[in-house]
Amino acid sequence: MIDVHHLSHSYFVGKKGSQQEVPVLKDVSFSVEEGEIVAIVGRSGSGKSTLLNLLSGYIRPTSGQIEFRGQDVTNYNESQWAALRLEQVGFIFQSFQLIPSMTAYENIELPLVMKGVAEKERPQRVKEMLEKVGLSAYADHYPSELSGGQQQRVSFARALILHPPILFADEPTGSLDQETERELLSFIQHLNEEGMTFVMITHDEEVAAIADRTILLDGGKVHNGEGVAR
Ligand SMILES: Nc1ncnc2c1ncn2[C@@H]1O[C@H](COP(=O)(O)OP(=O)(O)OP(=O)(O)O)[C@@H](O)[C@H]1O
Repeated sequence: MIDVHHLSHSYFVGKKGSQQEVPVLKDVSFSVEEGEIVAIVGRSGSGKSTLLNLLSGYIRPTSGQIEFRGQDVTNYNESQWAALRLEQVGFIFQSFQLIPSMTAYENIELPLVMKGVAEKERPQRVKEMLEKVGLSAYADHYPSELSGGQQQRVSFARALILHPPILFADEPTGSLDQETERELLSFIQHLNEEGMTFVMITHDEEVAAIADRTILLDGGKVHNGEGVAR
């Protein structure tokens, strides 16, 4: 589903004229197969978020190639990446990225609006999603009126409402208590059984435990080539 070939990325830091190159990823190659749960692990600063940002088109690699379902997307422009993300990818960010002026309901509805889904179709789909993540009673709450775990679940619902074939998540269970985390993980497994592919950055052993494969980033490289089998 995703093939990464010889991907490298450097940031350039410091003042113009005296900028320094900071290489973060060095010649990274791996694949994610359809229907897999892949965990990206590695120490703080090892380049996990950078890798996910590259796979999402938010930043461009210094060199190398990214293929999405056999299509070379490396040189896609902004609007091609935006279309690809809307069609194919759901996101869960570490910091939720919910819109503070919108209720839980409105946040979850947003991708439907962006995709142009008919207004009469939307309430049913949003309500179903609210129910799935156990937040039916909180539809009219603003993000500031929700706990961290509830906000996390809203961001999950928003990421899933368009039924994307693949979900990218940065620490998806970061602010959940153990019980809510387990519920969310079994929800992920259920979606995975229905065919959804997951690529998740995690420090959490319980998340890594449901992964089919772990990709370990260390020193800018993918450790053990194709990742470590569970
Ligand atoms: N926009 C940026 N400009 C310059 N350097 C950056 C930028 N973003 C990240 N870095 C650097 O790149 C390296 C990798 O950062 P990244 O956020 O990808 O790591 P990470 O593995 O996700 O870390 P964490 O687990 O702490 O979230 C770090 O050394 C960081 O300082």
